[in-house]
Amino acid sequence: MPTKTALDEHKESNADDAAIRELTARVEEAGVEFVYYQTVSLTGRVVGKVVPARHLRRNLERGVNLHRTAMSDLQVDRFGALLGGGTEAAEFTAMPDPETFVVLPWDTTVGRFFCRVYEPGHRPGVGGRPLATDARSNLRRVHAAFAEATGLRLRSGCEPEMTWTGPGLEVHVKPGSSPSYHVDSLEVMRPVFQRVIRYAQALGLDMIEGDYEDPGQLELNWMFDDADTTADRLVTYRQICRQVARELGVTASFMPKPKAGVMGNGCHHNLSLWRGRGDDAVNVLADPEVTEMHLTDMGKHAVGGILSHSAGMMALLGPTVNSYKRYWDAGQFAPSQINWGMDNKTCTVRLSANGRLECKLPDASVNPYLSHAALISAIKDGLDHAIDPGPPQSGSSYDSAPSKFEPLPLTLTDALDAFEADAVVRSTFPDEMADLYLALKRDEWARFCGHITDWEYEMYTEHLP
Ligand SMILES: NC(=O)CC[C@H](N)C(=O)O
Repeated sequence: MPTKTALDEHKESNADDAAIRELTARVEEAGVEFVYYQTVSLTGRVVGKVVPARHLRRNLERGVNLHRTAMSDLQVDRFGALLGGGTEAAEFTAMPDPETFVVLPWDTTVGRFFCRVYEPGHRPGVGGRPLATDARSNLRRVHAAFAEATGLRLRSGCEPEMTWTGPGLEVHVKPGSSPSYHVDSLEVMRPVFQRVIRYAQALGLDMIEGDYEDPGQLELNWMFDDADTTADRLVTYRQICRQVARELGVTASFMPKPKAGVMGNGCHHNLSLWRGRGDDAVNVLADPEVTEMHLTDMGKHAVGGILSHSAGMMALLGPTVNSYKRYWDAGQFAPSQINWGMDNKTCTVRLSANGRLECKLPDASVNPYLSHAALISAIKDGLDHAIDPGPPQSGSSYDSAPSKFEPLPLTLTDALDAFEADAVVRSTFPDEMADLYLALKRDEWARFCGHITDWEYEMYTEHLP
């Protein structure tokens, strides 16, 4: 896991001359005139700048200045105090990752890079200080340290669900019935999925399948990959959906639980651990000789790690006040207990295929750089200490006895307390990042608590309950 020293000594060169020449040629060939330099703030906002493409060489070598407020999720809390710092003038440096360059399929005059963010005046190289609150760079460091310690890399496939609303997207649901998996429901969504899949493919996501779940709810999946890459792709996917929504004049929502009584928008992470690279890599969670559902001992320890730290990770996997509503509405296939099971959709970890752990806690509002970093630290703890996950849950978790693990935190504030108390999960992040995250999220909780909801008004305006 990264230490202060690892941060100080972070050494990485940016684009070399060959990469610059190759990118310049691509930009010219595609007719790109403008380039977005983007990254993701701690709360998951995509932030960045646009620069005319003729400055590409300078931007690749020297980066782009990014105002402090962009990265610090600057907000004023309910007492008027500034959260997230950021009043000083000096700007951060956003260094583009050359391999992340793409041309936007909806307007090929625009290209895009993901960036790593550095402290003002710093750049990759000896002594170049990465910004401590840059979650994207942190995941890369955490993953690299894990790979160095174990010889393994985490691969992940994210399954974001989302709710589309707007003119033309209504489906007629008979009372007591469900529109799930109906091809008629998919037909209503055709203008949406056609554009999303086409754009996603053009942006390098290998789209594999999709379905219609609850009213307005669509899930479109793409092929799993190295966790760093999958995290970038989830961010890209959400950008694509927002673009499609703008084009069609509808709303694309990744809100975890837009409505009670229907399923929430989960973003299950399907995890596997690989030794080696490329086609020769082997998933150490699966035994190639066994065909029925099983897990290797390493796999069981990885599950043990995830379950022992589920409560501590929860504030990162379910990052909003609304995230927890997914868990209160039992029976909607969101887990209700910290347990695991063979192909059991009611568990926190479902063995979804041999050697593939589906962590069902994350929802569609997740910051994937935080969730994957936390999961790596939990898995490492499980492997280091051979944590036993106990027997798999058989049958529904909704009506069974509590599991041996801590209960799931059921509100954001409980989850923040559990995160603060979990030294393993917390130490995955530089202190500055963990502290800022806690401050931002505690303030989000306080603002929610100060708000009078419709439910309260209906309950208490005339009568007592
Ligand atoms: N297909 C499913 O497993 C549904 C998952 C559910 N929508 C969730 O909130 O996690």
